[in-house]
Amino acid sequence: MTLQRPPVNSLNLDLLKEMSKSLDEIAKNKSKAMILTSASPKVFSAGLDIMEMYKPDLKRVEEFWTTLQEVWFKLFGSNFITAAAINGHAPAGGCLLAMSCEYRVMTGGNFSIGLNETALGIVAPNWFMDTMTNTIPVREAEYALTTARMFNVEEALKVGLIDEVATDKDDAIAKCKGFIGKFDRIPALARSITKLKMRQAAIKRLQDGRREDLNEFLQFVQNPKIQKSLEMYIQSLKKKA
Ligand SMILES: CCCCC/C=C\C/C=C\C=C\CC(=O)SCCNC(=O)CCNC(=O)[C@H](O)C(C)(C)COP(=O)(O)OP(=O)(O)OC[C@H]1O[C@@H](n2cnc3c(N)ncnc32)[C@H](O)[C@@H]1OP(=O)(O)O
Repeated sequence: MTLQRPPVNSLNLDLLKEMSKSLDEIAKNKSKAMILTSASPKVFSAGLDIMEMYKPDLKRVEEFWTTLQEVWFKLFGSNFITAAAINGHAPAGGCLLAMSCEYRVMTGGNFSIGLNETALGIVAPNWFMDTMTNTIPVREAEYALTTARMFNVEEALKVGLIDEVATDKDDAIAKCKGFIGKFDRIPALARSITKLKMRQAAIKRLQDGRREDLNEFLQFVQNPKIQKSLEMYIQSLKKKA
């Protein structure tokens, strides 16, 4: 699955809906595995589209968050094997997508990956945190989340946020295929049940608290102080360009 929403693959409602549909198709056509990557030469995904949260239409922003939850359920909780070929920056929601896969290969270069929410004055939702603690040790996750740490490629490898470094996108995809090939001699049902048991606690936490999570998000986007911060953040991103 190749993310292709220039310039930075920010996750807006339309892209999330497309992803959700594609994940359904992959599950339905009984694919063995999926590799998630990006068509951009330098950004895997810039995370959530800030414009979806800025001065939002309430109905749309509710659908936006619900669709994000759905994409996470379908990706994190998939039966099929998932790997991410991270060929560029992966901040926040971009990191969430990569961590929701089972294996991550990142191309070397001046790219960064991490959950930077606290730097934006945002508390990452529990399921973002659960996805991180499913990937790297709890102590490292707490440190990274509280300090909004963006890891460079070497740091990400050292902490286990990524599994391998690749020279370029083709190499990243080849290495993801290498990971997928490891399952050729492992019974598929045993593999998928084991994966889902490992992920069950995080999945159940969001299933049980899904409405509450949505309400927290809706309160968050309707808070005038948050709106002001988003406005300043958007300006800072635009000034940079
Ligand atoms: C107690 C309960 C609390 C409950 C809380 C509930 C919920 C939490 C809520 C939200 C969770 C959010 C998670 C997120 O994912 S927020 C998004 C965070 N993402 C970022 O901060 C990344 C920002 N972008 C960048 O750092 C760079 O763009 C990047 C490194 C990805 C690429 O750099 P590059 O130099 O190539 O490109 P730019 O020139 O910076 O950008 C080009 C263009 O794109 C616009 N843009 C960038 N990122 C975003 C984005 N995330 N959304 C929308 N638009 C984006 C940028 O403004 C430029 O636009 P323009 O100038 O060309 O118009």
